[in-house]
Amino acid sequence: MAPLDEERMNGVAQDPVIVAEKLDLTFQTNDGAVQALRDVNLTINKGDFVSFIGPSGCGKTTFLRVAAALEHPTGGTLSVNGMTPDEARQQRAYGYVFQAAGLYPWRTIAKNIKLPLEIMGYSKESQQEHLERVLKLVDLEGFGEKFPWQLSGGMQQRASIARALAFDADILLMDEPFGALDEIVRDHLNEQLLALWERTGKTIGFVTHSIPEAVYLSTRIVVMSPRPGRITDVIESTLPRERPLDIRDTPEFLEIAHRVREGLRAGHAYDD
Ligand SMILES: Nc1ncnc2c1ncn2[C@@H]1O[C@H](COP(=O)(O)OP(=O)(O)OP(=O)(O)O)[C@@H](O)[C@H]1O
Repeated sequence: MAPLDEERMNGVAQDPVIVAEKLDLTFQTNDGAVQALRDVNLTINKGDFVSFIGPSGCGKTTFLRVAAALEHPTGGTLSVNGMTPDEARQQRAYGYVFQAAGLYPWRTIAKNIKLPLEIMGYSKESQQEHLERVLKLVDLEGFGEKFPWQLSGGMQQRASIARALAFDADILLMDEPFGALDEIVRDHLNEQLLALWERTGKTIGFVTHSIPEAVYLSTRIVVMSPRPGRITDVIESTLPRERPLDIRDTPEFLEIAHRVREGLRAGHAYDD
């Protein structure tokens, strides 16, 4: 193995992808100012799978939206691949998966996935190539000609992930993509997402309300607390990259889950 690869495997050489420094975002509302993010400092490195967990209103979605240039900070900075979020957006540095699949019901799955490529002016052949590749990645080969309503909720969410992957972005930002799905489907998608992350080496930012989901998926778990929205703990996972679902019964997994729960409590996240 080349020394550089070895360093990477050992986590020594790290390539920052998303860097937030003293990030603030205050919304002005009719009821006064809302501090959605206060003094957020975080570095997400290449190939990291970082989950954001915390109760409603702690700024998880706002953080992803700032990274995707859908909101702009009122203080501090956030960079994506060394660029401003607006520049990164223009260069299609990331794909974004929303809470609801958000597929157009009048377009087939294939046409939904091709839409961003059409807009970006990809040739017809190139669109088809990308389509076939991403359908395979999310295990939806053969479903391209179906309409969204012909697919289960889990399959629709996979199609929406395929759309976000279509233009080969190295970064995937996912806002509670599996929140509305039942637990069995969710388990299955968690496994598939992890396999996809392994295969593609993408950098993933993932919002969730679920402690087991965060622990199962992540290399790092960012615990947040509301009013003002801030980071209260960042937990490095000690789990191996290879994670069968039953890893959730191991003492190591339960120990990390316990630490996340403690972090949420310490931030007065849940009143229990
Ligand atoms: N466009 C906006 N205008 C005003 N306030 C906003 C806006 N977007 C978010 N907020 C407020 O900012 C705070 C953080 O919201 P955000 O959606 O980031 O939280 P969250 O942790 O993702 O919550 P949830 O788990 O419910 O999705 C909340 O108090 C929310 O009401």
